[in-house]
Amino acid sequence: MTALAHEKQQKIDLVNLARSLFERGYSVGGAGNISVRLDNNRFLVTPTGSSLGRLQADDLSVLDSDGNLLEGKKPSKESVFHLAIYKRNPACHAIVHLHSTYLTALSCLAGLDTENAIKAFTPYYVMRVGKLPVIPYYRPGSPEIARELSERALDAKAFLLANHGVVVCGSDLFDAVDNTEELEETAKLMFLLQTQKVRYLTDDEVNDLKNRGK
Ligand SMILES: O=C(CO)COP(=O)(O)O
Repeated sequence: MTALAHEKQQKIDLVNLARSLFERGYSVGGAGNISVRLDNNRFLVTPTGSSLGRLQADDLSVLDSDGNLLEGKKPSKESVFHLAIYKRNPACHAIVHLHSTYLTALSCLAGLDTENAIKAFTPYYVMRVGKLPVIPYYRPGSPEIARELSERALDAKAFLLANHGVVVCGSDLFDAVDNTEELEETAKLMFLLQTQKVRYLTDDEVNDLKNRGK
């Protein structure tokens, strides 16, 4: 595949994956952004203010590694942290940032273990993500998020941004999206497991139902 054809395919994949995330409720409104590393030190990033459900391939921003806009619309305000991670971690080829429900709820809890907000309890979480360090709260788009993520970019594949959302890396777009879905599902399970003590039906109550039939 030529570099141009490859780039076109990356744009199509990004638009399709973003729409799929949106349609399944992983993002709402204009929240979230996605990027992928292209050839020649260039990066594809979603435009600022755009819904992940309604991206157009031609609108996607193409940036150089210094953040200069080469093509497309004005990039995500979080492109600074996307580029900072790519610079620090050559194994990262795609990044998904979401304000997905369960991970964002988790990010708002006080007293999280900042080294790892989700302790392993399922094998796929371990295999896909492993751990989830927490980055302190900074205003969305602020350079401090980029600085913190750059410092920690080699420590983990995914990071929880306190009171904000999640940042997940992958070896390509599909891997980044799969990692994100696994992580969101793990956070959902975590909340379900934390459900207050269940009051089970007593044997008498169950038998009463059985004896009555339907
Ligand atoms: O998720 C977001 C901020 O964290 C959305 O910002 P952008 O619209 O600039 O990508």
